[in-house]
Amino acid sequence: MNEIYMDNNATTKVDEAVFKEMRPYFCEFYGNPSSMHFFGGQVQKKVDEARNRVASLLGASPDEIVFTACGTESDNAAIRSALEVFPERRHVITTRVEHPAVLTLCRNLSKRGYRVTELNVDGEGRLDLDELRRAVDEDTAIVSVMWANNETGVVFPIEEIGAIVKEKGKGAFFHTDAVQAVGKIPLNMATSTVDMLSLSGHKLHAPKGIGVLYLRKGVPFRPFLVGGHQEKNRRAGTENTVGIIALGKACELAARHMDDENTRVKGMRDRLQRELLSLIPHARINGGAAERLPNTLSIAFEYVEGEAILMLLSEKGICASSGSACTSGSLEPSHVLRAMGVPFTCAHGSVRFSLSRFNTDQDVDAIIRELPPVIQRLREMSPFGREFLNR
Ligand SMILES: Cc1ncc(COP(=O)(O)O)c(C=O)c1O
Repeated sequence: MNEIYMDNNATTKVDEAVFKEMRPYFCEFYGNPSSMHFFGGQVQKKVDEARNRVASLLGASPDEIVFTACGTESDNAAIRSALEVFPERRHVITTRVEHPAVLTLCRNLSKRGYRVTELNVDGEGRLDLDELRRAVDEDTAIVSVMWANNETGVVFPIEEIGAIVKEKGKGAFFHTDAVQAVGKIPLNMATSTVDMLSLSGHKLHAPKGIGVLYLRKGVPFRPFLVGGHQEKNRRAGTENTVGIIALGKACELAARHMDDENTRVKGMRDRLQRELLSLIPHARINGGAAERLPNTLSIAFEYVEGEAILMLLSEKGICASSGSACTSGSLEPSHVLRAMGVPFTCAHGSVRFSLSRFNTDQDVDAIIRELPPVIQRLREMSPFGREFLNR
């Protein structure tokens, strides 16, 4: 079965050009970049090139790039560092819709006596900047707000948020989890208010297991992993050279293709959205009125179960994901949709399609063809759905 992969916010295909770039560094050029000999030196050169490529995509300087193992590590490193730099400050600000990489850490911190403010969002997933303005105080060590949401694609006004942190925060750090934003929308650290930023290779066609923490020059930092002197003492551990080289290439490709590819991807996403809304009654877009990533469509179908939709789509070779997480046998709607106040009957029937440059118009056609009968069938099977259809 030929798969139609529309789950790119979960992970992406490694681009063939990326794989080609990393491949020789497994068996041929496998030296350790820290070695004195030529064999390590040639890998070091390639790692330097990758660092330049990542920096260039972000509008950063190569010295500001710290390679990590994943987005989760970068998020943890940023927040933990801020708390060590400011041991007297006990307040952390984040949002209710963060990825667990940030939210779980913040909730653990609140159990350890930190004051954690989780900012609310409105029904479209947008932040209330006045709430942020009221929350930031001299006790705030760090504000961590994602650039774009993984479930809905809603993009937050990062520079406006950063300006508030800088104005009211008395030196508080500003971190953004940009795992879903990098490669999809242009970012420029040269003119940004961001102090620290996380990204993850596997969301932009590099392999899993490589991430970056962007660390603005001059921002004090306490490393999460200590040991050797790698990454200028900011992240110990022998470098994942193949991952770094791959990420460098992925960033170069993203920089080169961002404009044209994202216009094409957005065109496909918008057509999918338009057609599904016109073909399926009682469907709504989660975050539809907010600014969104060009590739993400989170759509709710009333009176159906998201997991059931996904299973039936999967039988037809279509890979998407739901907004629900299964907890202890009960299907809880996702924390993001709950924070947005999406009604229970919609939150349960939410499906996320996330596209990439590898999707085609035929993929979109297939979903437009297959999904409406799936929803119809599930509504007919469900007692709530039947009642609703008979209304
Ligand atoms: C917004 C966001 N932050 C962090 C992560 C975690 O990244 P990683 O899988 O590289 O740890 C993800 C991955 O889904 C994400 O979407």
